Amino acid sequence: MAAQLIKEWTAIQQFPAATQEKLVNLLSKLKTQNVDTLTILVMGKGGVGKSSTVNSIIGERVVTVSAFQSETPRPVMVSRSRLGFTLNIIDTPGLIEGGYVNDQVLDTIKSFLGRFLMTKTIDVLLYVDRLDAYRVDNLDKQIVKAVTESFGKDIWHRAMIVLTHAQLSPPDALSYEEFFSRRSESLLKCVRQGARISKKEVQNFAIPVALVENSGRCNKNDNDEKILPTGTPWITSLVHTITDVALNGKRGILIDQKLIEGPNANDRGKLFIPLILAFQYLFVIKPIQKLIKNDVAKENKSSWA
Ligand SMILES: Nc1nc2c(ncn2[C@@H]2O[C@H](COP(=O)(O)OP(=O)(O)OP(=O)(O)O)[C@@H](O)[C@H]2O)c(=O)[nH]1
Repeated sequence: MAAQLIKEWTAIQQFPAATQEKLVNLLSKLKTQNVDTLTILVMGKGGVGKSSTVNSIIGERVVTVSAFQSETPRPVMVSRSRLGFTLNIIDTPGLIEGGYVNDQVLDTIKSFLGRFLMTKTIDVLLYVDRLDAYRVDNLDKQIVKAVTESFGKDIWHRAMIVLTHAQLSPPDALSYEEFFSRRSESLLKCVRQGARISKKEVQNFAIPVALVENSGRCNKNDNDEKILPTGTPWITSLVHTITDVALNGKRGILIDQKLIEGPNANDRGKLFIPLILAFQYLFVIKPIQKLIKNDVAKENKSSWA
């Protein structure tokens, strides 16, 4: 494979000085911990703001965003380097199609990752959804389940939830903090259920939640930094949380043959097919054959005796 061209992260200079300074500090912090490359995988449903978030982190429009159609037909990796540090972000297509988890997308993501066999780890998973949604349903659980089946439960050791559309006014006289806490708690519960993280394991899988507002109309503070309704500058806060996850002491997910060729969510049941067939033969077909034989034997006697 040809050596990959990694561009200098010049767009960092587009950020306000205060943001730039904090970002450079975070990169230095990673470097002091001997982390000089970070590979971030971005996944979630379609249209939740994955690509917009990638653009916001890099500081330029590196991936296409559309309000009307699914715009990420296949995974794309954007790489930037700064001060000897390399940031790779992999944007992926939405995981839902026609109301179901699209297993083909998961397979496409895996075969894309196959290009980096034994050369990269998934250091952080950004699981993206919207803050301004009010329900978590079974489909959300199915997505988490499918991601877990495809990438292994350990992926959640290096995961964080990112909630976009963070500039909202909560309904029903709820405070912003309360709304955020309810939404994140219901999503975290869904992740725990979908990934089968038991109560005992919860401490071991501390999954942080970060807020993002990609809109150009996002409020700013006096330093010109984009802020959340709470006043927190969210880009540096997001990168701070990403750094925390990268340094949380858990192992990154090595992109190896096992990960690439590992089971797809829908392949799981295939293991049981021979067992089901054997069960059917022994406990359904065989007894029926026996009953028919007995019946025929009895019938012969009574009719022709
Ligand atoms: N107001 C607001 N709009 C956003 C935000 N993030 C994304 N959008 C809008 O939501 C729409 C979808 O955003 P994308 O970034 O393309 O979403 P995606 O998850 O990458 O979508 P797919 O490529 O279909 O998977 C676009 O119109 C964005 O401008 C946000 O934080 N706030």
